[in-house]
Amino acid sequence: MMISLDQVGKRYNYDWIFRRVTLSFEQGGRYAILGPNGSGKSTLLQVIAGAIQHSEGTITYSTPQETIAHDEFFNNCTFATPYLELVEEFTLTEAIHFHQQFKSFLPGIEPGKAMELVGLEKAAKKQIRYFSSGMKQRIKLALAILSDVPVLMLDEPCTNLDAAGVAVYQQLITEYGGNRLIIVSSNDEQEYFMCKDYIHISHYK
Ligand SMILES: Nc1ncnc2c1ncn2[C@@H]1O[C@H](COP(=O)(O)OP(=O)(O)OP(=O)(O)O)[C@@H](O)[C@H]1O
Repeated sequence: MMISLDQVGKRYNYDWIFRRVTLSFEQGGRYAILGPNGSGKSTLLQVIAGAIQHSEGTITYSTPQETIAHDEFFNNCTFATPYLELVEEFTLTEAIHFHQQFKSFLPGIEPGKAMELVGLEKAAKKQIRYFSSGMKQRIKLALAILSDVPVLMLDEPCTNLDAAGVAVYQQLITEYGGNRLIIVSSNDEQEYFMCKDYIHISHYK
């Protein structure tokens, strides 16, 4: 999967959040979107994912064989963000089964294994509403990183994680990142430890 942005901009009312973003994201690449609070990192990540509409410019999704339609791209991508909520009424087991109706896990990953990888195997039957914020973040990371899709979008992936949680995140990326395209929006080096390409949002003001 390759994602190309050509002169892309986003504005809210009269405020341009960023303009003239021309970038290519390639299969297997690791990209970090960097900048201070409120600079537009999350907005750019959501624009790249097609989750919010850009105001100008063109975004193209493609594989070596074909161009992917915008309304098909979400099938190729998972998103982990602090602002997307889990369904609180589900148990962890139900949350995983629900997710798998839309995105299956990587080969060899069963629900039990996914829980174990993020240290939540003892919480399989607990309702999400009783999970701590760090436990919820571990679930979001497992659902995103272990899904069998070519593109991972991670917005502040270590939000609410303790040191052990950060180690779990880094282990998941290292072990299961594979040849996928990963884009991280972050202020924290621990979150973008694997990235070689840095996009400074301040360059696009
Ligand atoms: N729906 C919206 N309507 C109006 N302004 C918005 C909207 N969403 C975001 N903004 C504004 O866009 C700017 C960029 O926000 P964004 O959340 O992308 O920043 P960020 O760099 O991810 O910040 P942080 O590091 O704090 O998460 C902010 O000024 C924010 O107030």
